[in-house]
Amino acid sequence: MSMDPTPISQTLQLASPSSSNYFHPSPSFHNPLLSSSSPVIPPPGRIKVRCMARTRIPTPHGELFLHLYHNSHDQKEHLAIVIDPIQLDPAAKSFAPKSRKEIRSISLDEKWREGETDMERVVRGAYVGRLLPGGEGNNTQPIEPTQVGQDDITMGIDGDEQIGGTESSSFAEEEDVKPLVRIHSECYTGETIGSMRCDCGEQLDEAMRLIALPQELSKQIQAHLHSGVHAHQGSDNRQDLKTEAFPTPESSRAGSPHADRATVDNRRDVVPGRGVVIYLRQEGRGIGLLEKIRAYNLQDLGHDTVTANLMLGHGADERKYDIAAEMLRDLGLAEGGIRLLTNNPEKVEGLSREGIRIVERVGMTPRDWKCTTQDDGHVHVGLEKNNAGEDAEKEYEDWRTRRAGVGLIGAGKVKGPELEKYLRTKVERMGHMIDIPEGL
Ligand SMILES: Nc1nc2c(ncn2[C@@H]2O[C@H](COP(=O)(O)OP(=O)(O)OP(=O)(O)O)[C@@H](O)[C@H]2O)c(=O)[nH]1
Repeated sequence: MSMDPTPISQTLQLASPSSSNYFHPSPSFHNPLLSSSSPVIPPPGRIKVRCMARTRIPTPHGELFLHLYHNSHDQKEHLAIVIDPIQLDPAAKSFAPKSRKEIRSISLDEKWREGETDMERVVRGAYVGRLLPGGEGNNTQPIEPTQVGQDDITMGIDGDEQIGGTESSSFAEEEDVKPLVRIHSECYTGETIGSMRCDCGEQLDEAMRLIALPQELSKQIQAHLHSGVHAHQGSDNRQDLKTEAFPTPESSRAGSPHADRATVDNRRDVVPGRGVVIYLRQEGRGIGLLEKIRAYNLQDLGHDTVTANLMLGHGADERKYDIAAEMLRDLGLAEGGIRLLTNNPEKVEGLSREGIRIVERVGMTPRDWKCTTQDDGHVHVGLEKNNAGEDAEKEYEDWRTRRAGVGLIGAGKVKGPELEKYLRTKVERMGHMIDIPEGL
């Protein structure tokens, strides 16, 4: 691939969609990505989405791919945060079942126009492998567009990269944990300035952490894998490596007491975590930031979050999940089954209605409800550390509260009376499926 910047920059500028929304071009703007026969305004009916670009982002929870989408319904730039370590880490790939497919955008990878160059494809993120800071010598190749849309996408240039899985039996497809998906709604106040009126920043951080966590295969799958019946299907690599454990993003982060956990544990049948946060730009449960700010002032006059919305002439929740469903479909996650990370029954119903197969709902417990300090001064931590000794609990608590977080200033947990009221209202008035701890 040529790296001479002069001709490349000319081509890239020509091909750049940056001054327009793909589905909503301004009248004076000629989008060179669209051939004259391409429909600019799609026909009414199902919402269309297109991933315009993706890039690798290193985070405290590991590396991920950020995808930016345009859609035919609104002009917002909705995002998909894809955590899929097999795309970036050979060790992760060796621990994952061979049947596992990479989470890739069909619309990003397909051919956009006649004569598009490898450089154009790489710059928008339609490549396999990883780009390394520093330019030349990257072990990255643009993906062959002609292969896209098929079940197994095989990359052509050097002939040995596979995007799709190779196993096709029903067991092979089921021998993996399903991707964990969170549909997250934008919350400027909670995510950017650390508001303790809600737990949105914490939830974004926690969702990314949970998705990146390695997962243990179900007992049923383990039984199959160890019975020998399916020894040829995906498990052989892991069985060769069973005395090691797949390192977690947390374990490789400096300062974590889990730093040596990967070598201490002797876990088997643990596979890399994977999944997606669909980040929807529907701020304030769909009413926008301006209206949410006005609603907060009503809340300061004593009204709860639902009543405040109603007083302003809005619904309690105006969000929709049709665009999210199309983004999941574009990422190949509509039919294979996902685990959905939410307490909100409307998200489960909304996505199911749009044809997304949800095999499990995974609840989200606020950190303040999960990590509570009792009168005796001991930290009682749920889920991850319930078998640990006191010292480990204390160490975990110290680490948890001081670590860098994503999407939440100060990291750790949010707490306070306003948050308690907010969470209680969601449970009592909006039907969110989570138990309020006793004593609150
Ligand atoms: N209108 C309004 N929106 C709020 C308020 N607090 C947070 N939000 C918005 O609510 C959205 C998050 O929705 P939640 O109801 O907290 O949670 P959820 O995403 O439906 O449910 P989970 O999936 O269980 O987390 C974000 O868009 C926030 O900006 C508020 O007091 N009023």
